[in-house]
Amino acid sequence: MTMEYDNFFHYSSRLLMAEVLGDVYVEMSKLESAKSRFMFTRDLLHKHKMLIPTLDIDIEYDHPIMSTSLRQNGNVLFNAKFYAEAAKIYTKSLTGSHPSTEYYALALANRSAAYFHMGKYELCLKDVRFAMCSNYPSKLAYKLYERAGHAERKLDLVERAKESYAMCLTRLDEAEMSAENKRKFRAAVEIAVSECEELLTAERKRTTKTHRAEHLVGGRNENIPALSAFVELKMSEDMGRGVYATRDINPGDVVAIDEPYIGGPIRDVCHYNGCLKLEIAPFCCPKCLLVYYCNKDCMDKDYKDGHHLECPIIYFIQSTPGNPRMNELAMKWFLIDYLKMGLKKYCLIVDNFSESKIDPMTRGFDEIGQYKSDNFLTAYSLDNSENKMSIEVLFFFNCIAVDMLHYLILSGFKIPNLYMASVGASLVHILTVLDLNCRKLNINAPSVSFRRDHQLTLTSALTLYPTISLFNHSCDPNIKRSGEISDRIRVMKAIQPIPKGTQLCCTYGIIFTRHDKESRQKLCNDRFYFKCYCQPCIKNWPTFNSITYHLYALNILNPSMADIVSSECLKFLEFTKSVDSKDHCQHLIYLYSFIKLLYTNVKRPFGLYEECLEMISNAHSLSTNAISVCEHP
Ligand SMILES: C[S@@+](CC[C@H](N)C(=O)[O-])C[C@H]1O[C@@H](n2cnc3c(N)ncnc32)[C@H](O)[C@@H]1O
Repeated sequence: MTMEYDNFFHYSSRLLMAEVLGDVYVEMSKLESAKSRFMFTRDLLHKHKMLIPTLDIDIEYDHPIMSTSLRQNGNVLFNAKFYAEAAKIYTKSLTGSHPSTEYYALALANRSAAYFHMGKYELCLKDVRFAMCSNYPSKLAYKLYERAGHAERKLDLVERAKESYAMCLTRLDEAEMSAENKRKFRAAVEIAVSECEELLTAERKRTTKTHRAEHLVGGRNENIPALSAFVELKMSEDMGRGVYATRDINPGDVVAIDEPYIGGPIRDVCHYNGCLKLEIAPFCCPKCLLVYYCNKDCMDKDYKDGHHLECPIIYFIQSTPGNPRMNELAMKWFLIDYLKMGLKKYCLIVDNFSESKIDPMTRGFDEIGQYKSDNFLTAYSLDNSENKMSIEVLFFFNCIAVDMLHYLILSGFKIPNLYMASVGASLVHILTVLDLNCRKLNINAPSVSFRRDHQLTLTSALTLYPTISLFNHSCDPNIKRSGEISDRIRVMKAIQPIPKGTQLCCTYGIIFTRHDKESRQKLCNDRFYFKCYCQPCIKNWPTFNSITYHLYALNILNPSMADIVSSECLKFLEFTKSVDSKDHCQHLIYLYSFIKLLYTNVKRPFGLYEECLEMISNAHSLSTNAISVCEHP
């Protein structure tokens, strides 16, 4: 299974206790259609009273006085610099107060300060954001923005820090403090703003050469507009469909520019599918208090796009077992398309899809032969995990879909019996498409290094890119995410030379230099249900630590080039010693030429080739600014 599933035994343990689980699996495996499996699961959960009777949630909150006194105890610990202990007490205070109250917002704000002092800047920012969306006193808002700015600076999110400081200065007018203190405070924040500006100017100077408009190499592909004109879709026995070069492609060439069909925030991303802007989204849905937007317009648009149906049940969807965020995304996907098409048309389309036998090469193409990422059937017909998963996992997915539909019905969503099976089966299908294809959108924090240093990334959203999902995996990828157009548009660039006829592959998060063949095969099988047929796996390439670095052991393919290759390798060694880890974007041209030289003359794997590749990959990550995508879901 590709996602980590929480609470996998949520449904089966009850049936195990009733001693019927074995029979359930036997019965289920006899059912051939997705609709009959869904209805079988639904009847079963009804029969064993496993569906909740109402959507009422009865959370008992303690008295606010208790919450306040806990917060005050926390403050004592905070003032004594026992930050971790203080954070614990603030958490207790939080559980005792209702989320819409001032006590709650104050406890969050205090905890954010404790997290800041503990160096837990991401947690600090999360609390700041929630406090801003709760009932935090206006007169203190400047403090939160100042803290957000400091935390963002620590995380190298300088642009955002500057915005937070600017907000801090705006909100300072509401602060209750003496004019003298206000003047001093303003001066200190203004210094922070100008420091941010200096950093941003320096960063811009460093990256001007690489920050240019991104264009697909050779222009748009005629049939798959999100891909370059220099590629085509072809079938292979080992990997199914895949994308192949029809001309030589060079490192740095843009091969795909794709938009997500659907995206769901995890943190700091606007919830509206048409936006997904990465920032502290300060507008909170006033009803569910669970989703955030960057502005009121996005909130209104999202409400129309389906949030009005999702709002009463989102709390329950976020509590489903498995991967609640993926389940939430599946519900969002269904609601958007249900509202676009209406139930009848939606069911007709999904039924036709499941009954028809489509040629794998034309899957996802519309009636005029176009493969477009904003088309429902393109996304719906992506490779999915449904036929690959065990009966236990398939049953689990069906149970989740039953629960999701049940919540909708309890909230008043009308669904005639006639359409029940189609909608349920489509939800299972959507879940399995997401399971195999959706990717984590990550924020890099702190700054990316071009060395193999630890890179801390925070997952900000789950996204489904239909065209990028056509790329197969290789443990030695020749393309990678790079560059930026906006927070939701994703650019893929070549990182190695890709001669005509070669397949373009990204990595699903598994790289030969870091994992040996056995663990790579296991990861591919456990997470994605396939046996990996990439070159490093077929040829059993060693991991980074066992790769040769010695020039005398170099396996030169073209002996007449031996001297040139050796001297260029020595130059590269000098380069790696001298280059500033922040400046490597400027050196990409050199890295591209070195990798091209090695590609044509040296048999891999070879240490300097892999090092150069790593530097290119990391430079490409860096040019995506604060965002990077972890290829594996
Ligand atoms: C995201 S899809 C890629 C496109 C897919 N090949 C298609 O036909 O639509 C992932 C699926 O492609 C296949 N695949 C991708 N990389 C592979 C590899 N290295 N070896 C074998 N199969 C692979 C597996 O079936 C996997 O589940």
